[in-house]
Amino acid sequence: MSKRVFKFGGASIKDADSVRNILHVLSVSNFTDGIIVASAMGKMTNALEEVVRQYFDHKIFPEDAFRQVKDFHTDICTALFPDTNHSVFDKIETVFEDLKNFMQSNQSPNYNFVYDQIVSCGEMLSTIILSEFLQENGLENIWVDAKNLIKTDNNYRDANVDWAWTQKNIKEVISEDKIYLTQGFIGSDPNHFSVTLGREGSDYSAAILAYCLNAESVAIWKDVPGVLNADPRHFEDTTLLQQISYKEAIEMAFYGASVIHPKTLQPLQNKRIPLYVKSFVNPGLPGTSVSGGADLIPKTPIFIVKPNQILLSVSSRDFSFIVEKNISQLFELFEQFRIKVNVIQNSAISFSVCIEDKFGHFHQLLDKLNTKYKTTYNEGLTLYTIRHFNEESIQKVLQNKTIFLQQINRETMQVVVK
Ligand SMILES: Nc1ncnc2c1ncn2[C@@H]1O[C@H](COP(=O)(O)OP(=O)(O)O)[C@@H](O)[C@H]1O
Ligand SMILES: N[C@@H](CC(=O)OP(=O)(O)O)C(=O)O
Repeated sequence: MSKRVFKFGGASIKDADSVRNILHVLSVSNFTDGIIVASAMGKMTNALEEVVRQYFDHKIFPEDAFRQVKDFHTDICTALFPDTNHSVFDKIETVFEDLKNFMQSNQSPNYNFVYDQIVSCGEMLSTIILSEFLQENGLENIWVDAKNLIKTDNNYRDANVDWAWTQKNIKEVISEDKIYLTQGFIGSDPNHFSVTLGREGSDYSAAILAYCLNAESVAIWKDVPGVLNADPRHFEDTTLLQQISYKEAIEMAFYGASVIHPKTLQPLQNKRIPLYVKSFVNPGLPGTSVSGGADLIPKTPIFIVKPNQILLSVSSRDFSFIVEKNISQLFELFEQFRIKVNVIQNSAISFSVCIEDKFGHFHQLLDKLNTKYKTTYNEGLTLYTIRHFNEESIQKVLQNKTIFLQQINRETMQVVVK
């Protein structure tokens, strides 16, 4: 049994028309069996994050933020299902009731745990709606709760997959030549509480399913024609990359090309499963093919932009050198405070890192560092990475910018700027 995995992100199901368009994508692709993985609709993960924030800030049920999420989904259902007695309405109501009950009875002060219980509802709602809509339009499918497939530890908001357990579940549940539809981004811990795999982690879910099923291919459907040589939100005149290697895609995703979630590629590379990045607007076009050993076609500089960076420099208070022992202590602290390190540069007396503070722990880290070291830092910086750089591409990026740190190796140039 060789299956295809299709992943639809938030932009592809942001309103009733885009949900209707999924039928078109599936039909153009002759999708009659395989696995569909879907993210929350539109910006609903952000809206649910707001529910969590208000719930924690005010310690009461956040009526307005909750209503916004509820109205958004109800409006889409009303547009998609003219019959107001359709079972989809009861199904989504149950999710909202459970969510409300959870917030009213929850005693846990663990922000990350509570976040996962609330934010995971976005994917539950989107998949219920999509599954019912496809069913209603003649595309029979089996809705599967990803909590029964993807098992993880309890590192909430960035859970680590238990591959053996997950593989066993997936093989048991997805066993026939049918269409299965499940949630991206979510799974469950050993006690069956919801977990999330990190923001934008639905691509990764698709890769996990593909890996466990030895799938034929994965297609992730985007609002762009495929992987471009730069994010069109930041650059004009982008070029479609028709073909790239897993290695190139891993480097791009790691440096911050948000079109593919960084964890997606290694499971696929491991089993040589091709990844297609395609446009849900023009599903008949080939998009980008990511596979083993493939050359970069066309060969062109690739630009990657990562905003919200902090450049932190650490030096000793007693003029001693920053040596291996200090560096290892520093990395232990980065790990402890869940700080992501993107670029490293050291000199005899100072050690600089370009970091990202996704979980808001930077100032706690700083307090700890200041007990032993001298620190300086700049916030609000941007990290530009150019793969396969040339003089022209460097000039393009550096124009009118102040450079804080720069690093060049054979294939990649990185520069931290303001
Ligand atoms: N190199 C790139 N090529 C194409 N798109 C990119 C690239 N880098 C960043 N992006 C951005 O990724 C977006 C698509 O990814 P994303 O919004 O995460 O999709 P989804 O939420 O549907 O999974 C595009 O709209 C584009 O702005
Ligand atoms: N809904 C989650 C997971 C995800 O992957 O979404 P998207 O596919 O829309 O990036 C998020 O927004 O983080």
